[in-house]
Amino acid sequence: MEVFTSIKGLRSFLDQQLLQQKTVGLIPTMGALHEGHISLVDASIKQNDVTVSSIFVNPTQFNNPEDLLKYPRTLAEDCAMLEKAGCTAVFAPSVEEMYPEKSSLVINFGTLESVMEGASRPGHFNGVGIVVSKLFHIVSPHRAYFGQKDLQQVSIIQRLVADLAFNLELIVCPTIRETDGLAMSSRNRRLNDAERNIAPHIYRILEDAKKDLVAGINVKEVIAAATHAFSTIPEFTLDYFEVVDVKTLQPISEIGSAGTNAICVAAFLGPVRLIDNVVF
Ligand SMILES: Nc1ncnc2c1ncn2[C@@H]1O[C@H](COP(=O)(O)OP(=O)(O)OP(=O)(O)O)[C@@H](O)[C@H]1O
Ligand SMILES: CC(C)(CO)[C@@H](O)C(=O)[O-]
Ligand code: BAL
Repeated sequence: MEVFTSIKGLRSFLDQQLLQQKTVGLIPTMGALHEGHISLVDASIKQNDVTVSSIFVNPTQFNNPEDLLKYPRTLAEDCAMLEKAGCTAVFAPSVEEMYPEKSSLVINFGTLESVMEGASRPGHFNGVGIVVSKLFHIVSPHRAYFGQKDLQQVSIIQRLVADLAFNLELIVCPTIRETDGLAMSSRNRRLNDAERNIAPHIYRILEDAKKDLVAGINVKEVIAAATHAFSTIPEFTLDYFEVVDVKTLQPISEIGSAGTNAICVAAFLGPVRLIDNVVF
C-alpha cells in the first residue's frame, strides 16, 4: 500500500492508474478508523481496481476548537488497518498541503443545512463541502463512499455532486454498529467506561421511537417520549431529536411511506457529541 502526503505524489500515482484504464474508489475519512470505515473500503475494493482512502482531520468543518484539538489521531494504526483491508493507497495530507491559504470559499446548502448538524455546528457543512470538493478534484474517483451514519452529510454531498457536476457515483453504505447497537464512531474512543456503557441507549431510544411511529403513535408524542427517555439518564445532554423526511431533511408531523422517514439524534455524553439515525 502506498502512502502519500502530497497532492502531486498522489496525482502522479493516479495518473498512471488511469492510463491503465483502472477504476478508482475514494473513501474520505478523518482517521481513527474502525470497522465502519473498513466496510466502506471493502465496498470500494469490490467495485474498483484501485481504492484510495484519505485521512485528514479537516479544520474548516469544526466549529468547536476543543472538538478539533481532541479529535483522535492514530495514523500508524489507521495505515495498518487499511493495508490489512487491501486498500491500494492512503492520502494523508497536512493542513498546509490542503490549505496553503485560508479558504474564503462559501458554499450554502440552503434548507439542507439549516437543520440538525448544520444548525448545531455553524459552518460545518461549508467546511465539509470545501474539503470534499477538493478531494474529488484531487482524486477524480469513479466512485466515492460515504456512511449513512452521517445522513445529513450524505444529502449535502449528493447536492454538491449534482450542483458542481462531479462525474462520479456516490455510494452510501449502511451504519455499522457494535454488538450492543452503538453506531461505530471515531469519537467513541473519547468515552470513558461509564459513558461507553450508557452510549447504546442512543440506538435503543431511536429504535423505540421507530417502533412507536410505525405503530401509529403521533410524531409529537414520540419526540416527547424520546426526549423524556434521554432526560432520565443524567449523563446525556440532548442536542436534537428530529423526525424528518429523508430527502428534504425537514421535520415532518406525520410519517410517510416506508423508506421516506428518518429519525436523527445528536446527544452529548459528557463532553463527547455523538450522532445516529434510523431510516424507515
Ligand atoms: N459506523 C459507521 N458505519 C458506516 N460508515 C461510517 C460509520 N462511521 C463513520 N462512517 C463513515 O465513514 C466516513 C468517515 O467518517 P469519519 O472519519 O468522520 O468517522 P466517524 O466515525 O463518523 O467519526 P466521528 O463521527 O467521530 O467524526 C463517513 O462517510 C462516515 O459516514
Ligand atoms: C467526509 C469527511 C471526511 C470530510 O472531512 C468528514 O466529514 C467525515 O469523516 O465524515
Ligand atoms: N463524521 C462527520 C465529521 C464530523 O463530525 O466533523
